Amino acid sequence: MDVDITRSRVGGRARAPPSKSYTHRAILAAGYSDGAVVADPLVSADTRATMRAVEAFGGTVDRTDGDLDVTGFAGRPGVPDDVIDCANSGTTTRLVTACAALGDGLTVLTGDDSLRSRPQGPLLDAVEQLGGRAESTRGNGQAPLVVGGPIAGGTVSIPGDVSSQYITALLMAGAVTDDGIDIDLETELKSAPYVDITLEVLDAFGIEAAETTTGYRVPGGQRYERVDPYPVPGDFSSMSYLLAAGAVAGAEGGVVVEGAYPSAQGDSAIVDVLERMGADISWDREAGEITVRRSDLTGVEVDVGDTPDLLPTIAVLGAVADGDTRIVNCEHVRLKETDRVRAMATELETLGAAVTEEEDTLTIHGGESDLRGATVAGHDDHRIVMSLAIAGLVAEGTTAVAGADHVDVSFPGFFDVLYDLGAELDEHER
Ligand SMILES: O=C(O)C1=C[C@@H](OP(=O)(O)O)[C@@H](O)[C@H](O)C1
Ligand SMILES: C=C(OP(=O)(O)O)C(=O)O
Repeated sequence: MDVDITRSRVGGRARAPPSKSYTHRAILAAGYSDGAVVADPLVSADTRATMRAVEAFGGTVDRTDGDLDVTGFAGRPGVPDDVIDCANSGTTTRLVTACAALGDGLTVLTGDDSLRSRPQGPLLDAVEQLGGRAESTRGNGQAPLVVGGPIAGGTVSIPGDVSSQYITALLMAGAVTDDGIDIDLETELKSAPYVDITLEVLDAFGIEAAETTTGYRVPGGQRYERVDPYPVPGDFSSMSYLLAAGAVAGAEGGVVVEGAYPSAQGDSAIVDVLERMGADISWDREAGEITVRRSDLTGVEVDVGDTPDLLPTIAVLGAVADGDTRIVNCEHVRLKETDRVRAMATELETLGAAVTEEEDTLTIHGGESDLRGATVAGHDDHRIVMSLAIAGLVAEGTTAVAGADHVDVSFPGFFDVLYDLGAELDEHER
């Protein structure tokens, strides 16, 4: 499926989908428990992969009245009957790898082309340090993976600058080991707020875990409690596209995004980024509403060390803003569904923006008048597709984005929401 977006204004109210990160963790935490109800979950391609994994380990996941009723495997994952297909989801792959290391047998994990190109080596190494078996079938640190245990816990040393999901995975699994897991970080931790989300979810399920002077520690011998219901907050990464749409193409009255309650999500930093760029934006935290109106934006410097998923959105904002937008500390953003630094540089150039790409910095030399509609590649990556769609709202003429169906990974219905806000768009088969 492709989508054609014609320059248009957007306005009105929209609700962002529930958080992907919280949903993954809540489903798996429910799996680690006897059972739990995940209320208002994100049901998307990625979270369905985590549901499949919980079922593969012996749990069940039923959708009732929009909630997920999960029966868990009570800390003892069974040996799956079949390979676990993690599809496009890095979070599923990492979180399930550590869970598989608790099993008394082997689990095989694989996924799509993109997933099978992403780095798993440091997590496999961590599982081996704990006495488990963890192999990449091709010996290149990428899926397909073969993982088994049972591990009893211990101390691991792991880099923090590849993926915070390794830390999340070890904390979630470590709670039900005999000895717990001490994680020593070999480098500074990137994407750190995602570990804060993990600690928040673990706490809600009655699991103790904490930051230490050298990393993180989770004591062993714990039991995940039954939580009913566990409510999932709105997703700020998904909101970033709606907020950006309001800032660059808002009609009179602007765009109001609902479901924006404060949580541990680092990506709520998008509000601050827009403010610094000069957007007319206000966040009513009590009401959970963010209102943004179209304004002239100015380039700023943004460090995305904590917020990698905001890079595509900020890159588009930078292309519309006057002056340079420097996105720094972004090397780890190259390790996502695609190399998002390269992908955004390439596609924004196709739309007429001037861009300088360095290993850990992306500079966009902005100016709205530069953007002209063109056919751009979505790189089979939901965030590239959604951010380019926002660029299409301001580019002269029509912008064709390939691979529009990939939004199902994190924001099913994204184009319906954009259309309802007034965007002129047409989804069609290639
Ligand atoms: O734990 C999570 O829910 C996530 C962590 C981040 O990945 P890294 O920790 O690999 O940077 C983020 O990019 C991803 O979309 C979701
Ligand atoms: C990188 C992402 O997710 P994951 O790592 O779970 O594939 C994302 O949603 O942008």
